Amino acid sequence: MSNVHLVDHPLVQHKLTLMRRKDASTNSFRRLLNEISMLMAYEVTRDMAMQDIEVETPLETTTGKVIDGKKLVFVSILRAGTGILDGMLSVVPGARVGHIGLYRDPKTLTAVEYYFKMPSEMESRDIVVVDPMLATGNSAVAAVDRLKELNPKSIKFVCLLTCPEGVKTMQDNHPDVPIYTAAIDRELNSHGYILPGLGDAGDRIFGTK
Ligand SMILES: O=P(O)(O)OC[C@H]1O[C@H](OP(=O)(O)OP(=O)(O)O)[C@H](O)[C@@H]1O
Ligand SMILES: O=c1cc[nH]c(=O)[nH]1
Ligand SMILES: [Mg+2]
Repeated sequence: MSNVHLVDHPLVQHKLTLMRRKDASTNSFRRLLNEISMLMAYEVTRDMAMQDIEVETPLETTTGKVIDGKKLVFVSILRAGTGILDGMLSVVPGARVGHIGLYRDPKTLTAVEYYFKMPSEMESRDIVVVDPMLATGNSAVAAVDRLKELNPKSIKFVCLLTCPEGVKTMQDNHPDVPIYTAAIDRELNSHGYILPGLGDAGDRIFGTK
C-alpha cells in the first residue's frame, strides 16, 4: 500500500494492544491514546522543514536547527480527534490547531459536517489531520476535501487504526495524502466498525454510551 506509513514501533504496538481490551477503563484508554499520539507525532514530523539559527552555548557561538512549529496545523476531527490532538500538542506545543466537526450518519455512514474553524493563512501551512479511526474513510475524505479548498502547503493524515476499505477510499480520493497508522485491521463490519478494532473511539475516550 503506497503512501501508508505503518508505525510498528514496539511501544506503539504494546499500547495499542492495551487499548483494544474491552475492559480498559476510560482513564487508561485516554492515557494510552495520549502516549501513542506523542510517538506518532515523532513519526509524522520526521521530515519537517528546519531552519538554522545562531545559538550561544556557555562556551561559544554555534549554529543549531529549529523547527517552526507555528507553520504546522493539527486539524482534529471532532470529537475523537481530540484524543490524539492532546498528545501531539505536548510534543509540538507551538502548533496551531483547527477543528472540523463531523459525525457519521448511522444509516448511510456518510460524514455530516457541523463545525469548521481553522487558523488564518492556511495556504502557508502544513496540515496534519488527526482522528483515531479511518473506517469507511468517509470522514477523512470529507475533512481533506474541505481543507484542500484552503490550498495548504501539504496535508498528512494520522490515525490509530484503519482497515483495507478505509485506506482504499482515502487513496482513491486523495492519493497525495500520506496516511500514518499504528495498524491496518482485517475488515469493516456491516455497521462500519473496524474488526477486530477497539470499538467506538469517541465513546471510549469520553466515557459516553
Ligand atoms: O471512516 P469513517 O467511516 O467515516 O469513520 C470514522 C469516524 O467515525 C468516528 O467518529 P464518529 O462519527 O463516531 O463521531 P465522534 O468522534 O463524535 O464519536 C471516528 O472518530 C471517525 O471520525
Ligand atoms: O470501528 C470504528 C469505526 C468508526 N468509528 C469508531 O469509533 N470505531
Ligand atoms: Mg464515535
